[in-house]
Amino acid sequence: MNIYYDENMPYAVDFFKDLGTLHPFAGRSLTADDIKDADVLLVRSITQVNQALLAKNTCLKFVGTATIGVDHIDQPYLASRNIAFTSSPGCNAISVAEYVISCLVVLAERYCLTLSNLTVGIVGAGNTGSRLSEKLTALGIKHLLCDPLLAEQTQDNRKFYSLDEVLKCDVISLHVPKTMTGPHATYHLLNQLKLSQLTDQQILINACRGEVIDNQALLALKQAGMQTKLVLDVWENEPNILCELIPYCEIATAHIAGYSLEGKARGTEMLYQALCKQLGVFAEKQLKNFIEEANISQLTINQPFSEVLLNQMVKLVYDVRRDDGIFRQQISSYGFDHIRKTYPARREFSAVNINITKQAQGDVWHHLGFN
Ligand SMILES: NC(=O)c1ccc[n+]([C@@H]2O[C@H](COP(=O)([O-])OP(=O)(O)OC[C@H]3O[C@@H](n4cnc5c(N)ncnc54)[C@H](O)[C@@H]3O)[C@@H](O)[C@H]2O)c1
Ligand SMILES: O=C(O)[C@H](O)[C@H](O)COP(=O)(O)O
Repeated sequence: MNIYYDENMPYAVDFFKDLGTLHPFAGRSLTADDIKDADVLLVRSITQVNQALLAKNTCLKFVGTATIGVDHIDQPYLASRNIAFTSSPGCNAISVAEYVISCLVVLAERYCLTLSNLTVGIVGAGNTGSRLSEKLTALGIKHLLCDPLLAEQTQDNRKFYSLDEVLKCDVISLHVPKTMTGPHATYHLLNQLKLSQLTDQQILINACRGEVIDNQALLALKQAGMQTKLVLDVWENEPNILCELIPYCEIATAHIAGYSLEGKARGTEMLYQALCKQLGVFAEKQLKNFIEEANISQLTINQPFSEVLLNQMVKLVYDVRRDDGIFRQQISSYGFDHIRKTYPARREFSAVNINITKQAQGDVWHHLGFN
């Protein structure tokens, strides 16, 4: 069995080597000729899986993406050819939530803001929005959820707000899929009209898909003096992004919010489990047996919770300014994809085991995700 997999998929060899012959590929440049004899195709978000890519293959049985987003997959086409498909829901949701927390900590420090005074609007309350909501709850930060699709479901008894209500929050964090059609399509959800309602004091974070914000409209508003603080991890038309937007961002990164080692590796593990199920074999391998210990794996907390301590703890594990710095330094000479491919190690809060002394008390750290 020929298993083709994206070279940017950690632990792929460990997981899949016993299931077939492995063929790594560069996700952006994969062609129909390259995968003529693939039985299994394992991609990440930069590979468009559609009729054109599969035109020369007649043996493909399984496609998997080690990502949450599925907007790069033509699912109706796969179904029409009876090719099984699986994605990796929630695999890097914690990573994105921790990216947002790191951004909040950095911006609070930069602008002397008290985090507990802010209200955060979460647009999209699925896996990622929910992980963020849990962390904000742990920190006592008020937040409002907007998710018209979940609001319609009676089994979800959380309180939901309209987009217009959520767009009035001090911080707006976007966590919706890219959808082009339907009553709740997210393409340019934040268009010129919505963007122009934002005030100079607000913070707008996009770590879902670039196309959810009209980037040209955003640039025009910024050039006209808009002071809303911007955090952009995702951009329209990646990898050929609108670089003129970068200087207007407080934090700018190369679509790496979900790039913790755990987040990426969980995607690989989820594909392994799905492929084993498809093949009818027992999934005996587990990520916890491969993943290495973090550089900082033990910490003692010996003072009560404070926002100063939070700032130190979060930055110790993941300081988003590192990724912002790399992005600004490298984007013009190396390009977007290179920054993503050479992403330096990053771990989730859960990779750190904390020992909380008597004076420190409280389990906010565990609720925040530390082990
Ligand atoms: N930057 C990154 O590295 C990164 C990492 C992971 C995911 N993502 C992106 O983030 C998206 C969300 O991730 P997730 O794990 O929460 O997905 P999810 O499918 O679990 O949740 C998405 C939620 O958005 C809601 N939604 C859809 N349309 C909406 C609208 N118009 N308004 C408000 N809510 C709407 C859905 O009902 C759903 O609950 C993914 O589809 C992916 O594109 C980006
Ligand atoms: O949808 C996702 O899971 C994320 O956007 C993911 O982090 C994208 O990473 P890529 O597949 O482009 O490496």
